[in-house]
Amino acid sequence: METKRNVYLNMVGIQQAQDCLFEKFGHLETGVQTLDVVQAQNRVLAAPAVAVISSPNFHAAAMDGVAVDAESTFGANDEAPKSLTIGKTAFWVNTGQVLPDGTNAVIMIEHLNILDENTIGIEAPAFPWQYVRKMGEDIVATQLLFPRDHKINAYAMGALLSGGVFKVSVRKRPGVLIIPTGSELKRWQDVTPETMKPGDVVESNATVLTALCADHGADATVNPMLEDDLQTIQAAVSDGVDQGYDMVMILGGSSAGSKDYSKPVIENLGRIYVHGVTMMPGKPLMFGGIGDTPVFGIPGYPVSAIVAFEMFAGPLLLAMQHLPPLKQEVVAVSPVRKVASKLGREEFLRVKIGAVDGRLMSSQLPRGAGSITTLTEADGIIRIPQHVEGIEAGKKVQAHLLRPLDAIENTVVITGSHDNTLDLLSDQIRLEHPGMGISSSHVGSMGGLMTIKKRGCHMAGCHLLDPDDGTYNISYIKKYLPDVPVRLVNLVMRQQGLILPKGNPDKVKRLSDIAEKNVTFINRQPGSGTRILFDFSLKENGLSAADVSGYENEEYTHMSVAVAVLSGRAGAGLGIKAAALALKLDFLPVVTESYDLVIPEIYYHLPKVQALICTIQSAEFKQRVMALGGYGVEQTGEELFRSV
Ligand SMILES: Nc1nc2c(c(=O)[nH]1)N[C@H]1C(S)=C(S)[C@@H](COP(=O)(O)OP(=O)(O)OC[C@H]3O[C@@H](n4cnc5c(N)ncnc54)[C@H](O)[C@@H]3O)O[C@H]1N2
Ligand code: MOO
Repeated sequence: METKRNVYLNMVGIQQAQDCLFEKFGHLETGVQTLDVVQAQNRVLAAPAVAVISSPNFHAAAMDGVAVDAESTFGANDEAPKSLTIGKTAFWVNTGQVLPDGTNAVIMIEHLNILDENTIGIEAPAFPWQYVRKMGEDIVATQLLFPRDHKINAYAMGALLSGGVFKVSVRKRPGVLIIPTGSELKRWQDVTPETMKPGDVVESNATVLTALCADHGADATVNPMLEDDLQTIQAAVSDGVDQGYDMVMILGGSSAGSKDYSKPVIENLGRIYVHGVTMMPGKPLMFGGIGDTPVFGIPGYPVSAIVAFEMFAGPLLLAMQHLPPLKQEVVAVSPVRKVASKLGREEFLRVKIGAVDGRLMSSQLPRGAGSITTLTEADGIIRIPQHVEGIEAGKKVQAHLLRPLDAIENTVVITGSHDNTLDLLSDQIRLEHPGMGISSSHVGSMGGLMTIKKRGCHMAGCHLLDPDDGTYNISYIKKYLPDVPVRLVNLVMRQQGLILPKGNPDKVKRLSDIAEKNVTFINRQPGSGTRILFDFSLKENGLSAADVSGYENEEYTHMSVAVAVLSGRAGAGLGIKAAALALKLDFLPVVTESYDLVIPEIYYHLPKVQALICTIQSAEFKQRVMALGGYGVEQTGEELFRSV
């Protein structure tokens, strides 16, 4: 029987929820175990580590040469050299060897005149203890090597072994039980792309959270996936608590759906402390306690699950082992465009960051919590406080970096129209110029030109048709970028046409058939070159927007237009042939157009931009483009126009 629908508890702020979590569970700490030092990387010392031997444990030669009593060398100079007798006043030593009794200095072999087998000459005195590593110079037995709570890194392992500490007492890694729930979930081992049915979802959160647990020093065990059933989930949670896991996480079922059981499970076995946090994503996060065990209800959407973990479960796992919080580099960035945000929720906005013109510029990625690529594509996260309604373009705000700054600085930022060859370019540039990368965001051709004007990108991908003379891009550059000297470099020629369902069921033969046969159309956003082309083509055919059903439905990329056709949401869309081919759809060519890069002169000579142009001009890139189908590379990499 299904339960009554859940009603959220009062939502609380992030800080309040964190305070509550630590008030209830902040006292928990994992037990102590003894480990060989060699096994103890990243562990936290539970007791101070004290050296039991000195290092070196004897006076050691620091150089290859002879060991001497320094006093016996005093007075030597180049006019009155001294000679020493091997075995009596001088003793051959190699670096690291014990200094023979009665000696206290080493003379380097380079400074010796070897007179015969038993005699050497020196032209300078040795100072006492020169080139000697004295006993205890590095570590003295009884010295404190590290206090408790020190995290053992690679260097520390070296110091411990050198100080004779071979075993250490460390905090145990917390054990976490992860219970994925949801009748729609499939194990990756059990599906293939062919066997996936609508409604099936590949389980991924357990893997992500297991890896995040490892990053936080914890060992996760993944319970077999459970159906949405109160009794089954409750039994698994109860068993986990009985088995002594330090933390239990129920994945999914945290919100208000009729099959969301995390809350009743925790309530039946213990107490809920928080359900609902004013953050986005991750809002329906909950946690409670069963006995002394913290139990989390982690929201099912992948990004929500990650945010919930990183804000709550992760910090608690670190604290249990006395590990310090993980630090992320924070930089000041300026959004290229105004960012809107909802009052009353702290938003974790995923952004791409580009180093353009000496500033770090951010452009926001889609906000969907179900979209893991909003995190994998992101260079950083801007946290927008709950009392802030949005961020003005150009205003400086803080972003937490997800990628090293130098990688961001080596990235060419391309904004504008979308084309599949940009993905290819992104891969090819890595091959030809390791360390370089491109980051492309899709705001349409006009959006690209406007971003150039605002100095928000290094180049813009454009395919803007001038209906008056059939040229591409040049008249728009003259009109919209009159004060910005730019170069126009061709990336590809490409076929644009109608993307149609496989087999062309509506028998569309020409563009006007869309209106005549009342085929539902999927459009592109205003300002995109494809939208301009479509409007132009309609006019050429004596048609208007009102004649096209679905004209108002918009997508942002060629691939999403193709997906709309594939899924049956639309019967036709205008887009590039490569997108139709990629999804095995039919394609009716309309025009061949020039897809070009508009590159401001001030960036053209940057090494990273030059690296990109070299890559575009390479034979391998052109071959890969041709293999996609629907493209021409006759002018690829050529400068078509310069407004200098
Ligand atoms: N009426 C309301 N509905 C929802 C609300 C709300 O306030 N009122 N909140 C939304 C928010 S915000 C979130 S976040 C989600 C959280 O949902 P649940 O925790 O209940 O998770 P599910 O419904 O089970 O799944 C959501 C989504 O994620 C997929 N999923 C779940 N587990 C996994 C997994 N282990 N690996 C991969 N993907 C997983 C699942 O298939 C669903 O697509 O609720 C909103 N609803
Ligand atoms: O928190 Mo839901 O957290 O917006 O996806």
